Amino acid sequence: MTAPDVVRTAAGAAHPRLLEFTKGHGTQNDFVLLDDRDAALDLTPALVRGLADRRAGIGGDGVIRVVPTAAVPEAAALLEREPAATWFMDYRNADGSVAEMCGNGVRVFVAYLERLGLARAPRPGEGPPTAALAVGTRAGVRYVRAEPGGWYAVDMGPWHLPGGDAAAVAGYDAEVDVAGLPVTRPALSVDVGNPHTVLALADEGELSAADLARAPQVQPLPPAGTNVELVVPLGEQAGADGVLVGRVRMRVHERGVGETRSCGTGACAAALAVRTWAGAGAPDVWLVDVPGGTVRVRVLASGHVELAGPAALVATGRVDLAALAVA
Ligand SMILES: N[C@@H](CCC[C@H](N)C(=O)O)C(=O)O
Repeated sequence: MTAPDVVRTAAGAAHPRLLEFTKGHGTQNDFVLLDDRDAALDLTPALVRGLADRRAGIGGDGVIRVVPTAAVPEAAALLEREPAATWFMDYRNADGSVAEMCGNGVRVFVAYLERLGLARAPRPGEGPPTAALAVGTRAGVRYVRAEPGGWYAVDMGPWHLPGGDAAAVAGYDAEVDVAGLPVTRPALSVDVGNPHTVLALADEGELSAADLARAPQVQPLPPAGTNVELVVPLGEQAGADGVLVGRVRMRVHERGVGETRSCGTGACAAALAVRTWAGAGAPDVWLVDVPGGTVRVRVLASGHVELAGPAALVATGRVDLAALAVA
């Protein structure tokens, strides 16, 4: 007997058995990308887990679905404010949970839109300086420009410290216990569309000693959980243009995934926390070194934060849904 050409999900939706995918990454934060321009895919948590599984599936820190914003009921208000946000980044963590935002993912999403011929981010010198591609996300609209060298710069929108002024003054509003480190550390909560908790370590020896195979214990734990960034500030230096640039090294434990080799929103949160701790006169531009590479974070006068970095599409193929463990 031959296998059927369609498979049914638990919800009863029928899918072609062979699902096309693309694999991409941003500083080695890796994703399975799906073209669902017809909004026909029933992307269940089980299907996400199956695709993201590094042994029994394709493997990735997350799954990203391209879908028309108009087909996403929760994005109706977003489209009213920004009709140009035609395409929506439906982001899922490897454990099947939904996340509001992914900073590395949005760059890879745009590279994928360009590969599919669905949209294009303006190149340097194209259109007015403010020209940008609008992308719908659960955290709001994000605006993306291409930079030289295959990088993309993304206006990641407004950020805030959930602990308010008191946390900014004290420098912390939480405590984190990290396996492998001797004492519990103070930490600062930062919201960049999704939740982060950032703690500073004394040096790179401590950063390597941290065991992120186990989830750090955060007190108090935000109701929706949190991503945790471990940072070591590396100092500040004036760039060729005279602008002061700060540098930090970071490791991350992502909500819904575990340790990853990079996290774009995490890099923004890390830079914002270190800048808060440094006080007046601290740089607005930060380079964040992660195990998978380096990204640039810029704190904008508008109250937004910008993230820039590379995006790579490395493979395409078809996955056999009948063979994928989606239970
Ligand atoms: N890796 C992403 C963040 C993905 C979502 C995160 N795990 C969450 O649950 O908030 C990034 O590059 O920002």
